[in-house]
Amino acid sequence: MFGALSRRANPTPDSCPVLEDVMTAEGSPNQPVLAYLGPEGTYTHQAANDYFAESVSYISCQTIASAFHALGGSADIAFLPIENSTHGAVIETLDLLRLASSENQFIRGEALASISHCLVVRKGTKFENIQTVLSHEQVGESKALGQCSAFIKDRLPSARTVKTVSTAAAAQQVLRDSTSTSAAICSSLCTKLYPGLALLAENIQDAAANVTRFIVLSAPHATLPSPTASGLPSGQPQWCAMLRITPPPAHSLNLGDVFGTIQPLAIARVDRRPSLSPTLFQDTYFVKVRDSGTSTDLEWKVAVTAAASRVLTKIPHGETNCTILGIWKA
Ligand SMILES: O=C(O)C(=O)C[C@]1(C(=O)O)C=C[C@@H](O)C=C1
Repeated sequence: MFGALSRRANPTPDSCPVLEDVMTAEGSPNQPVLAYLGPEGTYTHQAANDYFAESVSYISCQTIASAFHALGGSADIAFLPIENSTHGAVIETLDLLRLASSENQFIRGEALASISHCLVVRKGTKFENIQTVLSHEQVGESKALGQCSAFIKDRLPSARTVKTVSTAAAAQQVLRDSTSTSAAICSSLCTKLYPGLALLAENIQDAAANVTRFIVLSAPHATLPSPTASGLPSGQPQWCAMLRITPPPAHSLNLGDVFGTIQPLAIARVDRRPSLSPTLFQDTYFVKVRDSGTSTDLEWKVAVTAAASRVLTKIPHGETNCTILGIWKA
């Protein structure tokens, strides 16, 4: 993994719609191009590398949104974090999924990766010098229940916390801090990728078991390389699907009726975000369903399509929207 992660090859593709956001590209020509939240050394980068290894080329994007929007332009695949076992949903990804067109941005797979956070400083910086802690908001934002909030509270109670777009972006910022008073919360890999950084503490996350789930998006019929390692529990893979449902506002219907129409498909998870409609308090639900039996590929597609059309026919018309946002095996 480290070999692939530290290598840089082909340049940024000219066709990239978010050219200014794309920082590096690595891999060989003619491979599918995968966009991820960069810079190099983010957990997303490592998880994507574990999943596809050297079978894709990698482009680093400055934000989760630019990785998502690269799909259908400079990238064939986007690899995005969607939920963390201690901090919950990755809101930015859910908000982008509200816009996903099932033509270009379809969920094709998922992966789990263990997250082990470290406190990283410029070489020579001591614990007592740290005045600012930088990281991704999932990790260290003191207002939110960040993944390391207990560590920050106990060990660096007077440090200011600053949100960065990613953990590796925090590492880069610390490297540039000539005052040597800042620290980043990121992976240990960043100290290998960015010489000049040193580890001050390891495994500083609140919960010993800290796992993030990632989704793999592409056009629905694009041929994707088989995953090398997904981090998912071994055993019989199950069919999954994601339905994006925007019913009328919850005060005018029983949500149980909406979810009831999906049965007999098993509901594995529901996330909710405000819909983008002008109707007040109309929400969009992301409903992950899974097969409780052993359907074939075709049987599962038929079952998911039937569930989506039941939502549309049984829930009051006009204001209801239901889209299949992905079908995959996990
Ligand atoms: O900042 C990174 O390193 C990321 O890959 C992003 C991200 C996230 O958005 O959840 C991914 C995994 C960890 O949970 C922390 C941060």
